[in-house]
Amino acid sequence: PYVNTKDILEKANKEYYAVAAFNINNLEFLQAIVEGGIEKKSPLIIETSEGAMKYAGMGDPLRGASLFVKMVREFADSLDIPIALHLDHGKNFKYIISAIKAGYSSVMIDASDKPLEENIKTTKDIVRIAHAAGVSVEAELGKLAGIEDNVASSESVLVNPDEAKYFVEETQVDFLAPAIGTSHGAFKFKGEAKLDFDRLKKVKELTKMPLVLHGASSVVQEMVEIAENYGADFGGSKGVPSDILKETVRLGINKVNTDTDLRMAFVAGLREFLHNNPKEFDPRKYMDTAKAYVKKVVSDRLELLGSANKA
Ligand SMILES: O=C(COP(=O)(O)O)NO
Ligand SMILES: [Ca+2]
Ligand code: NA
Ligand SMILES: [Zn+2]
Repeated sequence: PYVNTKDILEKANKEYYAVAAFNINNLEFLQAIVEGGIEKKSPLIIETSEGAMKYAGMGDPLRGASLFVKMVREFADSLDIPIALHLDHGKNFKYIISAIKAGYSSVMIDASDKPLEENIKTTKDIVRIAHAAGVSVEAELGKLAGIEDNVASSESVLVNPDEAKYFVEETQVDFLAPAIGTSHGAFKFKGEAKLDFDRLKKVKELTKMPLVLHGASSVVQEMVEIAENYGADFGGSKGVPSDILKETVRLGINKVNTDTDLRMAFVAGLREFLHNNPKEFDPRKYMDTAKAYVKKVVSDRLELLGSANKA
């Protein structure tokens, strides 16, 4: 069934597991993610960025939002696993309202680059509108390093746990993304991978609410090797190691945003297939390996996060 993200996350919060939120831009990634969810009997959160809405809608975000709602609902309404659709990194009022209007389960208002009081004000505005429409809301505190939402934010500003408690009380958001040292993309750490578990623990104690980890891809070595075998150059790529990811779930992370790992799996499969099948031009064939690798990464992640058999 098509459900509200909050329902999925409240259950995960109670039982201390996490649900992956997988980004999509097209049909093939959605198919692969859904196949993984069916195999693992796991709830799924499908999420799209504002860029994905524009891409799918060929420039028209409302058309893109409505297309994604129709695609996801088509799968969700016909399956036993709960599936939600979430707007990731909402920053542009028009896009956020388009997602709500189109029927998204939840929206993120990302005003984390603004001073606290401004982040609170903006978030409160969105919460008022979204809640009136039965849509749940995610917000972010602190800044991820690396490329965040197309804007290179060089320094990462880690969450202040006391601020987090004040923020959620003031805004009434449904789930919160505390920055604890991750960043988006495939180049997360220069040296050793390290997250601020202490801050995460404090945020959980103070808020007791479902928490979100952004920049949570692991950069799966197996996929890096296949892709590089067939011409990719992912030198220097490094993600969140599985044991560190598991620790964040033990400490209270309940939604784990995963985009990069699926992108790398897809391109690994595509490169491998095209290299080995020079005569093929049927898209149902040449994207087959790509989809199979995405499904594999999805299935492994659902298992790792503890959401398998929680549908
Ligand atoms: O935070 C993410 C995705 O992070 P990754 O690049 O680590 O997949 N989306 O909002
Ligand atoms: Ca942000
Ligand atoms: Na999000
Ligand atoms: Zn993110």
